[in-house]
Amino acid sequence: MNTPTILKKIIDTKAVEVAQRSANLPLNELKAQALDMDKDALRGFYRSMKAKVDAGLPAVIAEIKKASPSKGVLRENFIPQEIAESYEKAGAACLSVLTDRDYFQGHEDFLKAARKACSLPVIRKDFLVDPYQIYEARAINADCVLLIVSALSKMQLQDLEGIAHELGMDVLVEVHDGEELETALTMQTPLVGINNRNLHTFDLTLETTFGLLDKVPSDRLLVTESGILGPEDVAAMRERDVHAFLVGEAFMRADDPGEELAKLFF
Ligand SMILES: O=C(O)c1ccccc1NCC(=O)[C@H](O)[C@H](O)COP(=O)(O)O
Repeated sequence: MNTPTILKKIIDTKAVEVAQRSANLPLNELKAQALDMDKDALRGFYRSMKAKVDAGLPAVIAEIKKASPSKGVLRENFIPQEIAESYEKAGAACLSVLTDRDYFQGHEDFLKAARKACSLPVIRKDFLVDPYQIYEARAINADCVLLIVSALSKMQLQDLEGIAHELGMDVLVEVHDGEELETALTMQTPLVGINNRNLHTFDLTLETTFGLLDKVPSDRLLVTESGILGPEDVAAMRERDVHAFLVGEAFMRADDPGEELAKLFF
């Protein structure tokens, strides 16, 4: 029997998590909470990214993650509010906050606290496989959700994207190869992330973005995700006309995450 990959393990955990959470708070009650959120207060995740790119600036989604399955604990001094403030001051376009508890030591409260501490739009970074989690994302005030093509069927992608859009949230769809990209391009969202990390093996190479970027149509905003560690990585992307980035580890390991963002990008 094949050993389950980390992505498979995470997805299996999510099914259990959703069952437990919906036993505590039934879907219809959570849905009412999500629908009750003020749509006018949404911050426009895609809009913020696009504005930076249109202004000729790098559009940085700055991540708040305490730990990861591939690297363990990244940051001991972990105060989401302070990190959010420092990212905003440094010129980030958006925030990404890990809410997964079991593998990333994240929490929904981190998203709420980070969003409250700044004016940036925030993506709920988690492994979303069920409508319950999309309603939950809106109920905790997320402006955007991540949908990972390798974790979902085409039907699920369309269903979850439809719910997110109905609630007013944006969607970042994530791919790792050409076939997944083709699937992503059947969706409505203009925000397409290419993850340089293989979520089954943890292999990481920026060649993943370089190999796929020509297949991304000009009406989509390509975000390169993972493994951006130094100014040479940023320069290599910008030379190839990739101007949107999702960065976690490089910032989380720095004493001052915002200062590191400014150093890397501005
Ligand atoms: O980061 C991991 O180890 C990981 C493992 C399994 C699934 C997802 C994982 N990371 C999620 C991400 O995509 C990254 O947090 C994000 O792209 C930022 O990457 P980095 O700048 O390399 O921290």
